[in-house]
Amino acid sequence: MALSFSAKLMRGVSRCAALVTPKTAPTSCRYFSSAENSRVLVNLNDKTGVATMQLNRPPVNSLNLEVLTDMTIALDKLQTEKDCRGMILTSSSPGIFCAGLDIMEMYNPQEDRLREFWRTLQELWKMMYGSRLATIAAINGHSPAGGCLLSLTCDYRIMAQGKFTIGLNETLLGIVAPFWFQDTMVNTVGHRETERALQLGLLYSGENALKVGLIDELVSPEKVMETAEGQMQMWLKIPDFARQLTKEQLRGPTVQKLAQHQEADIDHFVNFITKKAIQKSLEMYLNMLKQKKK
Ligand SMILES: CCCCCCCCCCC/C=C/C(=O)SCCNC(=O)CCNC(=O)[C@H](O)C(C)(C)COP(=O)(O)OP(=O)(O)OC[C@H]1O[C@@H](n2cnc3c(N)ncnc32)[C@H](O)[C@@H]1OP(=O)(O)O
Repeated sequence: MALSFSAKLMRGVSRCAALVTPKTAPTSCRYFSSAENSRVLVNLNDKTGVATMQLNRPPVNSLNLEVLTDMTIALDKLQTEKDCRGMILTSSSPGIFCAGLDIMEMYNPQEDRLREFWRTLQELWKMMYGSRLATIAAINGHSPAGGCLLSLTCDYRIMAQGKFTIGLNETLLGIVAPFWFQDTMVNTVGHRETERALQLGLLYSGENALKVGLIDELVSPEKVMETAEGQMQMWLKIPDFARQLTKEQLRGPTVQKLAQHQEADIDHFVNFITKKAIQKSLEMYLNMLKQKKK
């Protein structure tokens, strides 16, 4: 019998439930996952109640089924820690926050895995967007497509200055950002800017992202984490209950919309991605990424 998503989550939680506390760790800092080969590195500072989640899938932190699953499990675990109040999402590879979804999950896919991949992304998005935690994205590098989406699920975005770009560029790959990607963008930058950005597949520079409100702050790369930590202190001055209810009122309807159409959205995704023309577009885009190096 197929396991429900929450059953799979519980199985995953029990598999990685042991908290690892390396001898060298400060006593206030608990590591949920610190092994260098973990795809997601998570630690919780018991003094501040702030967790840090680092994407750790070099070279570009592209999101495959395993990374999405690990993130979901880690977030679920943090949210059940009653003393955890905030989370900073960042990357262990300065220069790349996240290259978005792993295109290899969508190219020549096996249908069962493709369905599971999309469902896991949906679940992660719902958890992140509706999280009881105050969440801040410390965007320390490029953040296209799914990377931009991840940062948009946070309550506040701080990006590193430099040549990095951010945006929902799906149309450049010949694919379409689904309604819940679009909703998240509309809720952040407004309808008109979303129309322009998504149709053109705009990748914004940090300066332009700041102008349209896609990010909240642009700071030098070495200041990204300390700015995130400083900002988090402000968010945590607000009583949790009041902040969480306010967030729920503002974001709940958007989360509910996906929850109500989740199965249909998976069917749409699978039908769309497995079309010959879409597979051709993905192949061309992958070749373009490889050619770029030569
Ligand atoms: C009716 C409507 C129905 C709607 C149905 C739904 C439709 C589908 C919706 C799907 C939504 C998709 C969301 C996505 O996130 S798609 C992914 C988009 N991502 C990108 O476009 C980013 C691509 N990558 C880059 O631009 C650069 O890699 C980057 C700027 C991030 C870093 O550049 P850098 O020069 O540092 O690194 P390289 O380009 O050399 O990359 C290193 C290797 O990594 C591979 N790579 C990069 N990105 C990806 C990726 N996203 N997935 C898989 N692999 C990736 C790259 O090819 C290099 O590989 P090799 O070393 O083997 O050459």
